[in-house]
Amino acid sequence: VVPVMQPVQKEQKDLQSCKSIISELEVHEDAWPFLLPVNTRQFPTYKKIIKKPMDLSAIKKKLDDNLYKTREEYCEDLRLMFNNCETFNEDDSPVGKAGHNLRSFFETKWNEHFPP
Ligand SMILES: Cc1ncccc1N[C@@H](C)c1ccc2c(c1)OCCCO2
Repeated sequence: VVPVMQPVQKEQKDLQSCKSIISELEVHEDAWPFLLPVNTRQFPTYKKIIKKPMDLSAIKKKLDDNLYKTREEYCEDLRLMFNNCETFNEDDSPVGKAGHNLRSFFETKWNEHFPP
């Protein structure tokens, strides 16, 4: 009989996986554009174009502050970050390419931890 995990253990496992994944993203060579919030003095149009800014430090803090109710909410914030990148940056720009590479790395890790 396949043991059914209690909801508490399932959430703990999910939290461990989400922490593990973001730790791997943070040290990825293509993470550099995403480590901190985009500096809106450096990019004055950013706040107007991107309605919901998101970056790895913000996601890590939400994770540590237990602000994600589900792994899906966490995944949504990562996809928001990558979509913001595609909105603001050309695909063939250094930041655009880093975004595509890091997104691909994330989605692979996501499927490893949570097979569809
Ligand atoms: C993810 C993202 N999207 C849109 C704009 C910026 C960013 N990331 C920031 C951290 C960044 C990326 C490239 C940069 C940069 C800063 O410093 C100014 C010099 C050029 O290089």
